[in-house]
Amino acid sequence: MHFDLADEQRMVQETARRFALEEIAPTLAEEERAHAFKPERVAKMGELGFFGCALPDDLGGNGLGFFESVLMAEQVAKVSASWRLPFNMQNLGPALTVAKFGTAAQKAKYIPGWVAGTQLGFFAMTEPNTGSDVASMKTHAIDKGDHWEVHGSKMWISQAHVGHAGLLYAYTDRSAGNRGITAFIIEPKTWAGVSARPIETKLGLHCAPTGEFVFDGMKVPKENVLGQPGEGFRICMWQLNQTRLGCAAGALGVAGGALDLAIDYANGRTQFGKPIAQHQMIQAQIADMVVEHQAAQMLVYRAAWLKDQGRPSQYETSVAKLAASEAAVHAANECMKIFGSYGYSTEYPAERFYRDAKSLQIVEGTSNIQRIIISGMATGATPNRE
Ligand SMILES: CC(C)(COP(=O)(O)OP(=O)(O)OC[C@H]1O[C@@H](n2cnc3c(N)ncnc32)[C@H](O)[C@@H]1OP(=O)(O)O)[C@@H](O)C(=O)NCCC(=O)NCCSC(=O)CCS(=O)O
Repeated sequence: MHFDLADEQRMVQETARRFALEEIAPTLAEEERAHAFKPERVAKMGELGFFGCALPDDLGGNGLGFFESVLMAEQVAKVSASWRLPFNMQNLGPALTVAKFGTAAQKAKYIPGWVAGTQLGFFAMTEPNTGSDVASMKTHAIDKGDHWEVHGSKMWISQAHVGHAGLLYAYTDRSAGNRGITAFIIEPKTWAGVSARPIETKLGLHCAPTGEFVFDGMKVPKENVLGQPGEGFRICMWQLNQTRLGCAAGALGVAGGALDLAIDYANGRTQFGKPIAQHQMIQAQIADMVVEHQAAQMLVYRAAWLKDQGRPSQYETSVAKLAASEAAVHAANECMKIFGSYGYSTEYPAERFYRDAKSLQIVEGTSNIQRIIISGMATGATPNRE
């Protein structure tokens, strides 16, 4: 075991760091206020190779793995948690899942656009009344012979209303329980029977578009079933195990960003005749943030490494997501406290880190869902899976 990054990994990390500082940071405050999303920036990220990780060469893979994807997502999230989302929506979610379960035709049709960042992706499982309990979804597809007809709705879907093509999970046979859920690849911008609209009431992640879908008889060609009918729940669980790593990397970035910000401020702000970094209580806050950030970093990197080895990683991914999300919220909270009144002001980034961090305890399996997965595997009740 060694803890050094290889030269190429340092280069990848530096590319993402520079991209975030040069292309996102300068206009971020203004874009946050306007809730602005820039699709051209996703394409730029695609051009830089951000979305080709963990894919075979013939499907647009760039020879890098999950580990490098984490390094990049972490650097981007240090500056903006919103702009970490495309790593999941373009690569770890739709592209990887179609690469694993798709037909040759599906791979050829959809993966290049997601990897290039020119076709915006998404994955739709959550509904107004279905969050943690995926199998309780109501959206269903009726077999019409030469196509499927979808009815229902999905909510809290990143890139829904801007998305070109993505994954949809729906029941095709309710009597079969979770074995009656099927995965589809859908194209909501061009197909009839589907509408999408933005959700503008989020606390944070203001530059990451979130929306909902309403399906009113959307026709899905038979060739757009991903995997086999009835395989959708397992595909969904597999997909979440990949995308949760992206969330964990994002959380790591937020924890690191909040820590750097807090240290910088504590060194520059003087009270009682000395920089507040020289006051013991501030030192204790910073020390706790450092420890939690470094522990989370090791856990996230380990989960990524296991995936690159093709080894089961669901256990380690949930451990990483839980630890990193909690570390991010704690770091952002401590950062706000160290900033004092300025931490409570929207003119400084501390409050944004906090608003964004809270999402990471919820998305792609709440912290409690991660605890269910971890305890199930720790006690031997469930096996660790890919
Ligand atoms: C709560 C859960 C963790 C577990 O639910 P269940 O208890 O219902 O399921 P299990 O018994 O564990 O498994 C059922 C079945 O699935 C197979 N499985 C499980 N994991 C995998 C895997 N990684 N790969 C393949 N197969 C897997 C398992 O073997 C069982 O099969 P058999 O019966 O043995 O054949 C789960 O429901 C859960 O994770 N819930 C949380 C859902 C969640 O994260 N929702 C958020 C979605 S993200 C979102 O909506 C917004 C994101 S965005 O930004 O757009």
